[in-house]
Amino acid sequence: MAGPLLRAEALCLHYGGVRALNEVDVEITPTELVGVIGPNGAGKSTLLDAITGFATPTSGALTFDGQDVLRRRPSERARMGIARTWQTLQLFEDLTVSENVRMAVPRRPKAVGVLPRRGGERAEHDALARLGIGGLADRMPGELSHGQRVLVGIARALAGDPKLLLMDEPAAGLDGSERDLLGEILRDVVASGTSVVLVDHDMPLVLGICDRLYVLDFGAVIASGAPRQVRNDPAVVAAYLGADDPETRDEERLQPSLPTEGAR
Ligand SMILES: Nc1ncnc2c1ncn2[C@@H]1O[C@H](COP(=O)(O)OP(=O)(O)OP(=O)(O)O)[C@@H](O)[C@H]1O
Repeated sequence: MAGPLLRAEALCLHYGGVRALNEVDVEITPTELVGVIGPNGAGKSTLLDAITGFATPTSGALTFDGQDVLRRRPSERARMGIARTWQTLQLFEDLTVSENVRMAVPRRPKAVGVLPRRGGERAEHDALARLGIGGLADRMPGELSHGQRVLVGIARALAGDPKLLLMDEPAAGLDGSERDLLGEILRDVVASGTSVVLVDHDMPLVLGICDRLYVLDFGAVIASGAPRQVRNDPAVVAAYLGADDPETRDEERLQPSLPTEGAR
């Protein structure tokens, strides 16, 4: 495919008087892992919402796979190949892990609300196997650890074989080894042909695995480029990362928003 997989141009989105997105330009090329970072309230989740169609930009342009998708419904965008994981893991608690994943396999509009009978099983099996959690297929979400639930959420998003996977804070609440596993999984996902946009406050993860970064502050892109370049950008240091000197570094800004137990 010539050109970017996704292109957002001058995207603006207002919530009342709040400019959640302000003239945002973003490009994602095929098979690229792109991080989006910035302080709390910078507009990161809103950018994902605008791309998936869960929030409607006030102005701007959005193309995916060469097509204008700005006014398309979220379900249409999902069928075109845009998938998303959520900040709060929304699994169906009364369905098994495999049923949760099967629910996410795109189906024709007529079948909405009905578990697909054909095609879904293979896709759900592949998605669970890909993440090394095939053994959890018959378990209920309530029996899983937080780290396992994160993996089920990713399997669900991958079940439809998306071209673009948008992830909202998948590392929140993971321990070090779970975070390392997540990083390996995301690199594998990209290597197998899916582009990933990763929103997260976990800087070791984001700086370690992303090909490129966008930094948002007050709804605007204040920097973009390779992780090393962005890490040393004075505007980014001032707005988000803090100085390297531990005496002056603001730890709260480095890890500002791990959710509390009750929020997961
Ligand atoms: N549904 C909404 N209604 C009104 N204001 C909203 C809504 N969603 C987000 N906002 C506001 O838009 C701005 C951007 O919020 P957003 O959640 O996109 O930030 P974020 O960078 O994802 O933050 P965090 O890192 O805390 O998740 C914030 O000022 C937020 O309060």
